[in-house]
Amino acid sequence: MKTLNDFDFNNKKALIRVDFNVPLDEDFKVTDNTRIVSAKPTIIKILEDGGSCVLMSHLGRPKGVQDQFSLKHISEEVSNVLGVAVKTVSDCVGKEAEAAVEALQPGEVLLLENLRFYSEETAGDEKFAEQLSKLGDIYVNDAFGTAHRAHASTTIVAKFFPENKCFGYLLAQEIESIQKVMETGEKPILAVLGGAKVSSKITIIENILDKVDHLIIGGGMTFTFIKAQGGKIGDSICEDDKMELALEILKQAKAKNVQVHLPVDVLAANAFSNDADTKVLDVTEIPDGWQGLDAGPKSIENFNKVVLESKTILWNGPLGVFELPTFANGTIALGNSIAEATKNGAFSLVGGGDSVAAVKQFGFEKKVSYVSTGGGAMLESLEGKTLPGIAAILD
Ligand SMILES: Nc1ncnc2c1ncn2[C@@H]1O[C@H](COP(=O)(O)OP(=O)(O)OP(=O)(O)O)[C@@H](O)[C@H]1O
Ligand SMILES: O=C(O)[C@H](O)COP(=O)(O)O
Repeated sequence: MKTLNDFDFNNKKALIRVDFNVPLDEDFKVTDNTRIVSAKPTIIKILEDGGSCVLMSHLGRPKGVQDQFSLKHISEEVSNVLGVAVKTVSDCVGKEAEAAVEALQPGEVLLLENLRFYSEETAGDEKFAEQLSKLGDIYVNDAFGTAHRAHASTTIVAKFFPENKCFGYLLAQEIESIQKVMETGEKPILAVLGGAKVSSKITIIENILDKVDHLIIGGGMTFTFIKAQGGKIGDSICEDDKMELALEILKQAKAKNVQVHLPVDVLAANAFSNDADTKVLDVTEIPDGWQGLDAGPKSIENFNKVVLESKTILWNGPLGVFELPTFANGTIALGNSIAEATKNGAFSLVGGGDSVAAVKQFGFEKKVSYVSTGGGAMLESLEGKTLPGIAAILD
């Protein structure tokens, strides 16, 4: 398999699938440009080789052509991040797009219009992929965030470039980070899984039980495990139909020699509100009318010890309702512990939508080893799935 560095892009046009599905405010200004910044090294390498870049992406989930999802809204931000003028075109296939690519000179960047203005994109339509394939000499996939979608631009198009396809630097780095945790990680390996529900994490838990030495379970998931073991959880969030599964997971963990760490205490509240009355309670002794919304001080201390003893750390999902400042302490404390472990030489990977949001909000982004740009793509990777966008390049 060829890497980006195996290609000389001099006088070549690179067709690059990026994931510029970035958040916009009501004035269509980009509010988080991480995904654009992350794609920059690949684009710059190609321009420095003397090539040109044809960037293709989706934005949102439009139904047909909808102006609010036009990529023209982000072209200025892309240009600012790259430090290069960015040309735009009002289509992503067909005569107009082809003419714009034809006119592109070495050192220039063209941003195509939103791929999802065509339903053929998400349908993985082969003819549409073939039309896209006319827009470049070499296909580069750097869209990790969309690598779990078998869409025309992420997967199908690769077959039209049998010899001329590769991952961009970002996608290669994402794959390497996951491998560092799931395959080559230095022991002891720890996974911290938080977030709201057990049901959305089951496959991940089952997959990682074969890889990790320690598993911290926190956040809303906690209470399904505690109730299943006979604890009183009051009004805390719980999935009753997953209690048997929770017990099964604990059994499997024991059989596989994985140490599971659950909170022993919680910060409970008498309402789901930042201004609610709060008290620290034993996690198995929460009375009706109260709900656990964050890890308690003893739990935080226990988790800190496990984190500091680990050499490889995966973090997915917050430890509490971090969006409300009253219940953000557990998540902040965990971030601090992971930052300290990282400083001491551990490898730490943060992935998943809400944990990445928490890491950014509390300023841990530069203090962990790697923050993934993928939400769903990261979760599916942790479930052990081979992502179609990755498989299409490896093929
Ligand atoms: N004790 C709790 N009670 C209720 N909700 C909680 C609790 N702890 C955490 N949460 C909520 O869980 C949500 C995050 O859950 P989710 O499973 O989506 O996390 P994630 O894995 O980081 O994100 P994603 O699934 O998007 O990758 C947050 O909105 C947070 O408020
Ligand atoms: O933001 C994401 O997770 C990716 O861009 C994929 O978007 P999608 O869930 O609409 O396919």
